[in-house]
Amino acid sequence: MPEFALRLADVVKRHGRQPILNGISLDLAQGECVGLAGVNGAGKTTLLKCLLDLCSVDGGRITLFGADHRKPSARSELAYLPERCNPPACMNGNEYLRYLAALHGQPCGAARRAAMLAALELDPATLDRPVRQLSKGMVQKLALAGCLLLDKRLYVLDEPASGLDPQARALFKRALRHARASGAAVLMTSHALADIDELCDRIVILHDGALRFDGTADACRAHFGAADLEGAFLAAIA
Ligand SMILES: Nc1ncnc2c1ncn2[C@@H]1O[C@H](COP(=O)(O)OP(=O)(O)OP(=O)(O)O)[C@@H](O)[C@H]1O
Repeated sequence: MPEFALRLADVVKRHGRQPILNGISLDLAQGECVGLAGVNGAGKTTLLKCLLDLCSVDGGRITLFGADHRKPSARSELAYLPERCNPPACMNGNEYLRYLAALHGQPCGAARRAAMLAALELDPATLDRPVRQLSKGMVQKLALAGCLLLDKRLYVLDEPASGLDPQARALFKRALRHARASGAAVLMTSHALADIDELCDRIVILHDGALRFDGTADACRAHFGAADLEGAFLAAIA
């Protein structure tokens, strides 16, 4: 069993002539939770798209559980929540959850689904409504439930708490802790540094195409001589 769920070695990505990632190296051990932070446009989503092979890389190597990320089988242990998840508008919530499970060849067990819906306080009646009738936050909860219900060893979450109300954020954190308790690794992007501080083993700060910091939140505060993570983040990108 490979030690790392994910390894990026010297990854380079350009959009046209614009350099986005200039030789990024990053490891995610099995069972570890890493929070990726950076200003708007820093390249967080691009990094996730690279490892998902949704866009090509211009240099370096990415492995998932020891296998080249371009092999579809390498991604079979991975669940991805995109930044803007748009379930097909023609489906209702139940159909979407069943569809996702079927795509991944997994059972959509009623008991597990009921537990996840309860964990996110998603009213089962909501799932009978067409997705197009749901609010932004309800769609985000549905997308999160669909992603976390998949039984995977690696969850890649792009701003998972975006659009959630304070109660739903708390519930999301509980659901994520539950997924982690099963031994899964998590790579998540977030602009909420407090969430990274609370949920993640490490914070990784991406800026100007480079990693400005990779370590625990405590180490980040100490390294930049800051009282809080916000101060440390601002120092890291200065
Ligand atoms: N398909 C594309 N073609 C050209 N440039 C792109 C493309 N996708 C992203 N970019 C550029 O790459 C840079 C990084 O974008 P990316 O979406 O990865 O940033 P981000 O860190 O996720 O930002 P945010 O926090 O706003 O979501 C930006 O300058 C963006 O304009």
